[in-house]
Amino acid sequence: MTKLSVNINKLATLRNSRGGNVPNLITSTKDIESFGAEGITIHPRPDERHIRYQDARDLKKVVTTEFNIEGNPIPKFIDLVLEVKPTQVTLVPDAEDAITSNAGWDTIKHKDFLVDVIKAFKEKGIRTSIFVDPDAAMVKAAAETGTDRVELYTESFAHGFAKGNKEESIAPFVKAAEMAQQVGLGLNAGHDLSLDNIKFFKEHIPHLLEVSIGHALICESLYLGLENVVNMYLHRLK
Ligand SMILES: CC(=O)[C@@H](O)[C@H](O)COP(=O)(O)O
Ligand SMILES: NCC(=O)COP(=O)(O)O
Repeated sequence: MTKLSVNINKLATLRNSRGGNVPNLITSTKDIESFGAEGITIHPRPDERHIRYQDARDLKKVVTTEFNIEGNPIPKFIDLVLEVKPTQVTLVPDAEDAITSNAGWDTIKHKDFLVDVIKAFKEKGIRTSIFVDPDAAMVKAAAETGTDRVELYTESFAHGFAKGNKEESIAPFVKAAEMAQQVGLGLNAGHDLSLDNIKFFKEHIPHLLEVSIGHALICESLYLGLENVVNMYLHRLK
């Protein structure tokens, strides 16, 4: 069984664009959960361009499924996660000026740092996951940090899939997933997963515990909702 964790960063982007509180993240989160989602993911970035640190605190009070906070473990982020105590923290090595996450951890080079950070989170009962490229060596080394899970960075799969290179793009993920199984790590995945590619990914990656999906899911929701909403306006204008 693979859990769907909905990443609500894009709802916060929309909210922040007008300076008010629409869409309301609290109401949206409750609705998303009531529609069946099994988790809520947020990725507060240092510039708070979408999710604000205060959102993490406010959401913690209402999330009834699995709450996953992603981010680069800079001191400010570590403090926030230790305060909020989500179900899971996903460590992502993103640069401050990155448009979005664009690489996984080098778990060999940064092993000592990851060991320390993971220990601090696990002492507070927070499940840990490390964002990694689909590279069996990185998955293997992740196991030595004490982490519970890894999250496979699926951008290369999504792009290859869109170009029609399905088998070629899934192959490294199959190997990385096998390694995770071998070294006893739980397996998550995310980035650019969508209605188009999720079924193929799921069918080829056994033991997939969780996917976190944001950008495509919110774009698809807007697009698939357009006809309904346009007609609701037309009805009111009659
Ligand atoms: C780790 C990951 O792949 C996602 O969290 C992604 O980075 C979403 O972040 P943005 O919404 O800021 O692009
Ligand atoms: N961990 C990946 C995530 O939360 C969502 O990534 P995306 O679907 O916005 O690319």
